[in-house]
This record gives sequence, structure tokens and C-alpha cells, in this order.
Amino acid sequence: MINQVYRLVSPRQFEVTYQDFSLKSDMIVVRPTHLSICNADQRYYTGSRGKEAMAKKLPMALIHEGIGKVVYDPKGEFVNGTKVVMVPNDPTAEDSFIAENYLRSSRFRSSGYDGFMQDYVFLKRDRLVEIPEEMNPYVAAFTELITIAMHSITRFESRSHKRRNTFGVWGDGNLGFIMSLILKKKYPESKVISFGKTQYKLDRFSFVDETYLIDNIPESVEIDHAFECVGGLGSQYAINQSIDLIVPEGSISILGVSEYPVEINTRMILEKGIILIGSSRSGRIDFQNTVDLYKEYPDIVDYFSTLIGEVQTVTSIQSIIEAFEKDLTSSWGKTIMEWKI
Ligand SMILES: NC(=O)C1=CN([C@@H]2O[C@H](COP(=O)(O)OP(=O)(O)OC[C@H]3O[C@@H](n4cnc5c(N)ncnc54)[C@H](OP(=O)(O)O)[C@@H]3O)[C@@H](O)[C@H]2O)C=CC1
Ligand SMILES: O=C(CO)[C@H](O)[C@H](O)COP(=O)(O)O
Ligand SMILES: [Zn+2]
Repeated sequence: MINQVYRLVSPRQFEVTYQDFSLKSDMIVVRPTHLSICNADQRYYTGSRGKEAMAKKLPMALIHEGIGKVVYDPKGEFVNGTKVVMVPNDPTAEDSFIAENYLRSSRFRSSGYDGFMQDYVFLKRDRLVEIPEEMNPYVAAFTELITIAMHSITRFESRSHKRRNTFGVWGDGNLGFIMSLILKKKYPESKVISFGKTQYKLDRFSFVDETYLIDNIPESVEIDHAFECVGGLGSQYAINQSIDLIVPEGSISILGVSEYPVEINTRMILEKGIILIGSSRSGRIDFQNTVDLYKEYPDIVDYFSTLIGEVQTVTSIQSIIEAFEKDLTSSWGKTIMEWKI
């Protein structure tokens, strides 16, 4: 069958390409229904990813957050119409110690390899996870971002000491909101403190114990473990602030992506014996754990729905551009594309 793939060819410019795909393969065919824009996609769309990376990775279809419906399963295990979340990481090897998303041989969609902006996505059998039939599709669309927080919490749990009285989460955007919410659900007895730059954003974090603007933190505040969900240059300030507020031997999980290296206070990392935990992307197990989380705490999906920002129906390349432009000017939440092209 001939598939249409919508690829970014240069900043703000998409082109359709046609790919022949044999239905005789073992791949499952999924029709995307709801796609969600990540900051990483925006860095390619706007060209801020840097010349070298742009030259190396383009042309490619963007988007690694999305859901769809199964339209063809050669083995018939998935009934046609089954709603699934698609896993963007594509491992080519296994390792007993290194998770699939850290193997250098793995491919990741919309980072040098075509993402979900296609008429149909062809996936290996373990690269999709069924979602609850009745689930809000606009929330389900950004499940991948939720798996990022789930994955980093799994890493934190196996690497940090067990005193978890107080968590500090830096970032008053999408990932900071998701991280704060999951920590509060998983550790109801712990205090969760969210740190941000903008009061009206922090006002949405109604479920945490305390929120602070980063330039107005009382001296008495201290935390056992930190999660940095900021990215860019702001991550430098956030990491250093968390180093200052952390109790010795705590952990700092770093999730924010920075285009350039940032300067951090290594002297105090040493003096306090801090454990730094880098966390990037996620794998199939994190998607399964996230769907299980939706089932265990159905109210969490309602909280996540406050992150639905712009919704754009996509029927043409022009409407893809409109979605990315709206996302750039939106001050809160995720931009979702209803994929009807
Ligand atoms: N590790 C991974 O696998 C993944 C990483 N990411 C990365 O995580 C980062 C956050 O993503 P997302 O939440 O979607 O982005 P957002 O832009 O929605 O959130 C970042 C927020 O942090 C705020 N901020 C800036 N500086 C500080 C500071 N010093 N302290 C506290 N908050 C601050 C920003 O405010 P303002 O806008 O006013 O500056 C913004 O509200 C990005 O770098 C993204 O690329 C995303 C997905 C996966
Ligand atoms: O968003 C992400 C995962 O959800 C990662 O930040 C993204 O994959 C980084 O990719 P790149 O190296 O292409 O910027
Ligand atoms: Zn992402």
C-alpha cells in the first residue's frame, strides 16, 4: 500500500512523501487519531535545534506523542478499531543492564527517524499498548510525556535513599505538572513542593502541598529529593537552586533538555553527596505502567485534562503549520492535533 508521510524538510516547511509498504510484513498498521506536540518537535519546527542536528536529522516526520486505532493486524490479535498508544522508541537490541531507551542502537521517532505524522504508522507488535476504550483521547494523546515522568520515578526509586518526606519539582509547565501530580498520587504521605516562575501557572497545581515562585522561597524550605522539569537555560538556575535546598545525600533527577551545556555547582554536589540521575525518553514498560496508573487512579486523568491546551483539526499541511504556530504562542498546556488528514 502507498502511505503518505508528512515530513519537515526545513524550519516551518513540510512536504508530503509517498512510501510503499507491504502488508505481508509482521507489522501492525495504526491510523493515528490524536497527536500531541512536544518541545522537542518545536525545536525542529523552529530550527532552534542547531544547524548540525537539523542537517543530520531532516527531512523527517515529527511527533512522538500520539494515539490511534488498529486498522490491520496480520495475526488478528488486535481487533480492528482497538485504541492504542504508540511507543516511539524502537530498540534493535536487548541488554540486561541498559534500558531500551538508553541503548545507542535504538531509534527514536521524530529524532532522526520518521515520527507519527503519517496517514498510517507501521509498528512492531510490542510498540503499541491498548488504552481504555472510554479514556479521554486528548489526554491519551500525550501519554508519552506522562511515561517520561513515570520512567524517571522508576529510576529515582531504585537509586535514591528511602527518606521521602519532601519532594521538590522545578518547572511550572507540562512536565512539572505531570511529575508533581504523579508524585502526590504515589506518595500521598510525602510533601510535594512545586517551584515555578509564574503565579497563574502555579495556581493550577492545586493538588500539591506548597508552591513557590523561584525568587521568593522562604529560608526554611528544604527537600529530600528534586526533579528538574525545566529545560533550556532555565535548567541551570533550577538545578543550582535544588542543590541549595536539598538535604545532604538526596537525589536530583534531571529531565529538562538543554541545547547547550549548563554550569552547575559541582562543589556543593560533592559536599552534600548528591546523586544526580539523568532521565531521557521511555520504553514499553513505562507505557504499560502509565496505562495501569490510569486504571488505578481514574481521577488522575481528570487532573491531566487541565493540560489540554489548543486543539487543532488537521486536514492539510496548512493546518499542521497552524497547530505548531498556535502551540508556540500558547502559554499553558499541550497542543493536540485531531489527525483527519
Ligand atoms: N527527559 C525527557 O525525556 C523529556 C524532556 N522534556 C523536556 O522537559 C522540559 C520541560 O518540558 P515541558 O514541561 O513540556 O515545557 P514547558 O515549557 O511547558 O515547561 C517548562 C516550564 O518551566 C518554567 N521555568 C523556567 N525556568 C524555571 C526555573 N528556573 N524554575 C522553575 N521553572 C522554570 C517555564 O517558564 P517560562 O516559560 O516562563 O520560562 C515553563 O513554565 C523541556 O526541556 C522538554 O524538552 C520533555 C519530554 C521528555
Ligand atoms: O521529548 C523527548 C522524549 O519525549 C526527548 O526530549 C527527545 O526525544 C529529545 O530528542 P532530540 O535529541 O531529538 O531533541
Ligand atoms: Zn517528547
